Amino acid sequence: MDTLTRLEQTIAARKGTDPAASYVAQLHHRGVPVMARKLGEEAVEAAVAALSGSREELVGEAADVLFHLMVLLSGKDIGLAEVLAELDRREGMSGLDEKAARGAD
Ligand SMILES: N=c1c2ncn([C@@H]3O[C@H](COP(=O)(O)OP(=O)(O)OP(=O)(O)O)[C@@H](O)[C@H]3O)c2ncn1[C@@H]1O[C@H](COP(=O)(O)O)[C@@H](O)[C@H]1O
Repeated sequence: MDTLTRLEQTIAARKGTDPAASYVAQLHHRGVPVMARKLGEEAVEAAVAALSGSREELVGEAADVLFHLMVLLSGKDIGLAEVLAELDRREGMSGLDEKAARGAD
């Protein structure tokens, strides 16, 4: 089993468990708004690390982003498989075509 799938299972198993005993349980308890804020904060920290931090700092921040994204997906009852299926759907598509299909700038 790969790392993200194991993490997904751990995060799901923390739902409804004691927030005093687990950081993930705390996040489930605090809810989606806190999960979303944490992901936003970690994304900004990763961007700052990319611009002015060390390689090691960026690796750490990138791990935080993936962790908090996985928590938020769990909070919204979206499985990793659904996100991977979306990436699979885009495979072989030009990034520019995908952008045009979304009507993005
Ligand atoms: N990968 C992680 C992971 N990455 C980061 N973090 C925690 O995320 C927090 C982020 O740090 P911050 O300074 O932003 O958070 P904070 O300011 O302390 O807290 P808040 O802002 O959320 O109040 C830290 O407490 C880190 O320990 C993680 N906590 C848990 N995991 C995984 O989740 C599993 C379950 O963890 P528990 O639920 O704690 O057992 C662990 O075994 C790991 O595999």
